[in-house]
Amino acid sequence: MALLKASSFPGLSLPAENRLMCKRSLEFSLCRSFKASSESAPVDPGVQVSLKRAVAKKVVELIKPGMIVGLGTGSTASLAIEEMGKLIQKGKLKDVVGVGVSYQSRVLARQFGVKTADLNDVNTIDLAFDGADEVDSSMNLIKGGGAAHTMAKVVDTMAKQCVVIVDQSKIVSELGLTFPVPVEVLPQAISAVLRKLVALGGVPEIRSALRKDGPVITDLGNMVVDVRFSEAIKDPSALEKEINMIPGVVENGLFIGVANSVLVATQDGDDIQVVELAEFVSSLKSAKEV
Ligand SMILES: O=C[C@H](O)[C@H](O)[C@H](O)COP(=O)(O)O
Repeated sequence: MALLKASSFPGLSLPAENRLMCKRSLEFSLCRSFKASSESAPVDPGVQVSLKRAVAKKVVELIKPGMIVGLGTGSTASLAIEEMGKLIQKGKLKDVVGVGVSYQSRVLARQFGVKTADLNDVNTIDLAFDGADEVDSSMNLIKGGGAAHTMAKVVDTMAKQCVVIVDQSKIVSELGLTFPVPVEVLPQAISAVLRKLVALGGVPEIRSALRKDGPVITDLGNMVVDVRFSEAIKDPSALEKEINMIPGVVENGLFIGVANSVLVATQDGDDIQVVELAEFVSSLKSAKEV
């Protein structure tokens, strides 16, 4: 499948410093297993599913009867929707309503027997759970691997409590080294936005669809540009704002100060545990000191 090259747009030649990054960028495949590298030990793909299931089971324990729940998207959040459905079916969780951040999460909710509401029909979200592509030790995130970060940001920031659920492969010391920043862009403005992203020092790549020629089109009808930077993101909060200031950008995948807590599923030998991010980070530090 031919990749959509940002450089085929008018006036978009990458400066030398950005160009250094091109090779890495073109090598970036949209395969979700790309996210494997992290600060902690690599996770075997078979074990990773068990870790995701463990953290999914843990987060649904926080849901109380009568809550309006933001349903995140991606493989980890999907498992949590499934676990939530199981509790509802068993009669252990009554009168909960889910607000999906994506088409996928809404469909899964219906499939697993979770009642859903439109975001515009609720005035609050009691608790939102969601996955992430990268998490730093300050609970800042990169999201958007599933191209749903715009609605995720609306729902997650609206929630009284936003709980991020990840396996240990997602924890990084600095954002942006392993995962690019996804940016949702109005198709009519794609060329102008690409030039601005290059001016910010990025190497943008339009996300290509799988099993369909052409770009990924989001649930909201827009395109997604994955932007790599030559170094780790030193000031994620400033970059989040700078990208969103570009006319034509709908939203970017930097989630700064959105998460209230992060649950991390970890593996220690045959043992799987779910811990808070702070505990996980301190155990990593101790392990490095040994
Ligand atoms: O847009 C997608 C979301 O940000 C996902 O939560 C993120 O990509 C993590 O997905 P997964 O749990 O499949 O790794």
